[in-house]
Amino acid sequence: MSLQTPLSSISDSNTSDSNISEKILQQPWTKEEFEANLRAQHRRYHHLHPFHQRMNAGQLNPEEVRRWVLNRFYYQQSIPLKDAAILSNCPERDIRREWISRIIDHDGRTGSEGGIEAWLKLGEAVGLEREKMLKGQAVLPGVRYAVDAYVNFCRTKPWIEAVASSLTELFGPDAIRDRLIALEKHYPWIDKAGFDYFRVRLKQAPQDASYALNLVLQRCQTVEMQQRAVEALAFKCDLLWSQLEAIERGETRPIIND
Ligand SMILES: O=C(O)c1cc(C(=O)O)c2c(n1)C(=O)C(=O)c1cc(C(=O)O)[nH]c1-2
Repeated sequence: MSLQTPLSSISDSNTSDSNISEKILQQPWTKEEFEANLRAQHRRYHHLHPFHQRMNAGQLNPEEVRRWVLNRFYYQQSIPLKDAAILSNCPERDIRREWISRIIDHDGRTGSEGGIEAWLKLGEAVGLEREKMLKGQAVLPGVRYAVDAYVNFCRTKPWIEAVASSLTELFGPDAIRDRLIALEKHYPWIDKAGFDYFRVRLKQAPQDASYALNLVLQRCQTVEMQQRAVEALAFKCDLLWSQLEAIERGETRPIIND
C-alpha cells in the first residue's frame, strides 16, 4: 500500500475552497492502513546502512568498532533526555506511569545499573576508556547534531508525535539480533560480556514498541495526525541514518592543540 497525500501538500496548499473541501473530505486511514504506513518506514531504517552491513559481515576494523561505540554512546545518553521531554509534555498520568520506565531502563537504579552503564561496559570491552566516553569530547559533530535534533524534536513537538518517533523500536530487535550474532562470530577480540546491552534490549524493545504503537494507533484519529506520525517516524529514521553517515566518515576536522 502506498502512502496517501503527503502532509506537506495539505499544509502548503493555499486556502482555495476546493483545497479546503479536499482536506475536510480526506478520510483517516483505517487502523490497518495506518499501521502498514508506519511499518513501511522500515525501508529507511539504519540496518540497511553500509556501515551496519559491513559490521554484520565482519569487515570493521577495531578502530571503526570503537568509533561506532563511542559515538553511539551519545545517542544512548540522550535517550533519557528525550523520554523526560515526552513526560514533561504529556498531561496524562496513566501514560506517564508507563513511559517513565524507559528512563529507569537506561539510567538504572542501585543494584540494576541500566542501559547507559551496560553501554559503558561495551565500550570497555572494545578498548575504550570510560572517562573518554563520559567526557564526550570526541563525539563527531554530525552525530551530535543528529542526536540533538531528536531530543529537540521530542521537546518541541506534540507528545504523541514524539511517541511515534520512538517507533523505530519496531524495527530494532531484528537489527540487534543480527548484530549480536555478527559481533560474537566475527569479532572474537571483544569480551562477550560487553554484549549484555543488546541482550537486555532484545527483551525491552518489543515491549516498548508494542505500547507505543498501540498508543499512536489509538490517539491519531485524523488523517493529519496519522500523517504527522508517519513523518515523525521517517524523521527518526533519517536521524539514525545521518548518525551512521557521520560515524562511517569519521574524524575529518583539523587537529587543534588547545
Ligand atoms: O542499536 C540499535 O540499532 C538501536 C536502535 C534504536 C532505534 O531504532 O531508535 C534504539 C536502540 N538501539 C536502543 O538501544 C534504544 O535504547 C533505543 C531507544 C529508542 C527510542 O527512540 O526511544 N530507540 C532505540
